[in-house]
Amino acid sequence: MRLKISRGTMTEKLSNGDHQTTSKLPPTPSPLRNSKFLQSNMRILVTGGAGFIGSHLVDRLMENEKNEVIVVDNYFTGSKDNLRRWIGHPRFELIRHDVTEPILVEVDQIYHLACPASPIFYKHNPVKTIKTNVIGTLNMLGLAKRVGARILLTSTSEVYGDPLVHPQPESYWGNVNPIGVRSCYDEGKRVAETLMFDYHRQHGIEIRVARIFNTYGPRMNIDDGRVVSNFIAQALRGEPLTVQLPGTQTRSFCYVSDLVDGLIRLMEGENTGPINLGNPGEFTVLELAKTVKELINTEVEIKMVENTPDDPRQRKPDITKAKEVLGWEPKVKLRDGLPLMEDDFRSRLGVGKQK
Ligand SMILES: NC(=O)c1ccc[n+]([C@@H]2O[C@H](COP(=O)([O-])OP(=O)(O)OC[C@H]3O[C@@H](n4cnc5c(N)ncnc54)[C@H](O)[C@@H]3O)[C@@H](O)[C@H]2O)c1
Ligand SMILES: O=C(O)[C@H]1O[C@H](OP(=O)(O)OP(=O)(O)OC[C@H]2O[C@@H](n3ccc(=O)[nH]c3=O)[C@H](O)[C@@H]2O)[C@H](O)[C@@H](O)[C@@H]1O
Repeated sequence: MRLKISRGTMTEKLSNGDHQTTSKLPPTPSPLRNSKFLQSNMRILVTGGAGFIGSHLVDRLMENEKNEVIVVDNYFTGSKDNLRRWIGHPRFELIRHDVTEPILVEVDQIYHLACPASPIFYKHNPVKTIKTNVIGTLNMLGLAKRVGARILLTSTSEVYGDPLVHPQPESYWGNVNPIGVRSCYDEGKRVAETLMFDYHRQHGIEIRVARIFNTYGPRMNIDDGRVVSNFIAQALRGEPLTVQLPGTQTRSFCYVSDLVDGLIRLMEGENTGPINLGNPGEFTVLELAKTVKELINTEVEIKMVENTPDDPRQRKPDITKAKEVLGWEPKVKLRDGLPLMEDDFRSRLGVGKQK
């Protein structure tokens, strides 16, 4: 009868009741081999990891001591500053690289975030935005195929365009202008989603697709141009809050820690997606301006200004699927998240709180 197997030996009970130890199993691997091949360490690539969402994701991944994290970023809208606390850490690597060029790194998972996200940045060089979405995603899928990694794409609620269905479930195909000034981003992300599913069907790649709705929080670029960062920076500088006409357009704002939790659950779960990740609390842009004014600076005026073409008139995620499949729903309400972002903006702008 076999009693115990340990460290390459096997102990058997003989018929006379004695125990006999034999060494039939292979010897114990050297400590080096043990750490290289037998531990359940996960090597994770985060493209766009120096950006707003990416750097918060890196923080969460690095908290798990079994993870090694590699960030690839070209610093177009991101900054090394966002990753300051990890630079020099033995489980962390930072590589300046543009995802429109191929790269080979041995990894188990890829979070593919690299892409400018604010309209002012993605419209700045639209051809580059398309290349980043299409060639960048092709390169990351090629890498996933070669090294057998699971890959997650951060797609966007912008794939629903100016939606005619409200709130938006994942089954809605969207209402996107293919030749407008936002198309480099919207259509770019739609092609990126198509590539993900074609690689999955054709090559069996393990994919995950998140459709993220307007996310805000600390570390957003102060001059990022997106509405929450603009209003908070304007309120702290004592400048008018610029509400783009008509002001009745709606958005649903998700705090970044909730979003990162959803991304990790999606990556670790079994469902390919697409899955909406966002906070269903819906506000008009004018309501957002009034809330920022009330919470941060009651003295500032609200100024109506011109809008840009194709601005979606309403947006709110249907998160039924995320609740069912990931057991996920956001916890931070807008009124609780804005003050957390205010503290970060105050310290970066050097504006103290008035007593
Ligand atoms: N924040 C949101 O509300 C939101 C909503 C929907 C989807 N997303 C998606 O989430 C991802 C991250 O968005 P974010 O808000 O953190 O934006 P961000 O601009 O702060 O981060 C994007 C990062 O990608 C890097 N990058 C851009 N082009 C690159 C390239 N060619 N090669 C390598 N790196 C490149 C930038 O330097 C930056 O660090 C994007 O894919 C975006 O489309 C964000
Ligand atoms: O969540 C998403 O899927 C997408 O949201 C954003 O797109 P958008 O909603 O247009 O983001 P903002 O630029 O923050 O604009 C939101 C609304 O606020 C308005 N706005 C913006 C800035 C401003 O100063 N004032 C203002 O009223 C805009 O007209 C728009 O109606 C970005 O495109 C992406 O970050 C992201 O993929």
